[in-house]
Amino acid sequence: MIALAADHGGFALKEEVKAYLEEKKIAYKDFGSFDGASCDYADMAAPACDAVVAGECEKALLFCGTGIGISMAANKIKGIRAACCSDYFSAKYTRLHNDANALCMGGRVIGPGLAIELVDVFLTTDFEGGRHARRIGKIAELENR
Ligand SMILES: O=C(CO)[C@H](O)[C@H](O)[C@H](O)COP(=O)(O)O
Repeated sequence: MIALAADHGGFALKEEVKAYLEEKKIAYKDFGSFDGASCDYADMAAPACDAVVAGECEKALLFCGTGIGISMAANKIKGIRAACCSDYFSAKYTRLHNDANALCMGGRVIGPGLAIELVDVFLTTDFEGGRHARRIGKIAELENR
């Protein structure tokens, strides 16, 4: 199950990605926004990320205007490693090296074609582990300071 969330700036891109997930028969849970009206990205990021931390959802796909605000909000949630990406290499390597569990994208930055490429590689790339496990362990330690 993939968690989806967006504010008004990311709403249209979320809908495009949702249609792609449906086409690919990938299960998702949409935490809003549901109408694209002006709202605050932290309100949508929190329940979507909570679902990931709780194990209800495997990963989250998060959207705002730039992808930045919602990534900042997501990274405040213990257990979330959110990456704001607008290129294929970063979306791939944030899975390989950072074991990112949330991909954030900007609806005012990238189009649906690129977003779907990023989603595809993000959802299908496994964490490499090894030295990277030690490093993300140190990120987790920072959460308890
Ligand atoms: O990009 C964002 C946060 O990083 C938001 O989605 C908003 O688009 C941005 O903050 C602009 O907000 P506005 O109310 O649409 O002017």
